[in-house]
Amino acid sequence: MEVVIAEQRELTGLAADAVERLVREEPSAVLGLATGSTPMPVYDELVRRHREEGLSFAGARGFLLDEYVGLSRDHPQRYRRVISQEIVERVDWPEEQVLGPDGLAEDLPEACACYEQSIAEAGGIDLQLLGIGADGHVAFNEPGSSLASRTRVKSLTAQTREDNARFFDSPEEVPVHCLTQGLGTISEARHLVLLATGEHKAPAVRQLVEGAISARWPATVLQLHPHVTVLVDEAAASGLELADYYRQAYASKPEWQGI
Ligand SMILES: N[C@@H]1[C@@H](O)[C@H](O)[C@@H](COP(=O)(O)O)O[C@@H]1O
Repeated sequence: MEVVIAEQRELTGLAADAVERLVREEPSAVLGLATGSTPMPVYDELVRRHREEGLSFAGARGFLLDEYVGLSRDHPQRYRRVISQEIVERVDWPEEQVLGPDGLAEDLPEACACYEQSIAEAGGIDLQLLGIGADGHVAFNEPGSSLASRTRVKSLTAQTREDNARFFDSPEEVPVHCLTQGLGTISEARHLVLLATGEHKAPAVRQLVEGAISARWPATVLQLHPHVTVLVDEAAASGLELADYYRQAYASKPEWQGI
C-alpha cells in the first residue's frame, strides 16, 4: 500500500495521471468509477484532458461501484446518472460502455449476479477509483460486511444516510437500501486508487492504513491487495502514526515509477 500525502490539486493530478496512462496504453481499459464528492475533481480533470489534450474514452469500459435501490432513472442522485453527468457525456465515452448495478430491477439478487458476470466478461477492472465513508465503508460496504462479499443488496447505516442527506432534498429521501460491489469484487480490480480529503475522514483513513483488518472497518480489506494507492490530504492523514515515513518514501520514489 502506497500512501501519498499532498494537496488536493496534486492528488487529483496523480489519480488522473494513473487513469490517463492506462487508457492511452490500453484504449479498451476497464475503469471502476466511484461517486461521492471526493472523486469529482478527478472527473473534471479527465474532462479537461479530453478537451485540451485529446484523451479519449471511446474504447474504454466503465463499471460503477454501487447504486441506490429504487431511485427513478432521472433522479439526480441515481449514481448511474451522476456518472453520466460528471464524466460520460462530457467526453467521447459511449453510454452503453458504462454499466452500474440496476437499482430498479424487479429481481435485485439476479441483477447483482448479472452485474458480477458483466464485470467478469469484460475481463475484470483494471483501475478502480474509490472514496471512503467516515465509518470506513468503501462503495456501500458498511461495517460488518464480509471481506469476501460479492455484489449484493445492503442496508445503509444511519450515519451514511445522514452523510449523504446533503445531496437530497430531505434526509428521509435517502434510500435505505443499495446495491454494491462486494469487498471481494473490489479486491479483484488490478489497481485500487482511494482518495480521501478532510478531517472527518481521518479516523477511517487511520484504520484503513494502520488498523487491524476487520469487518468493523471494511476499507481495511485493502491491506490485503497487492497494488493500492491511498491519496490523502494533510487533514485526512492527520491520524496516521507513520505519516513521516510515508512522506519520506514518496519523496524518494523514482519518477518513472508512477503510482
Ligand atoms: N457510496 C459512496 C461511496 O462510494 C463514497 O466513497 C462515500 C464517501 O463520499 P464522499 O466522497 O462524498 O465523502 O459516499 C458514498 O457512500
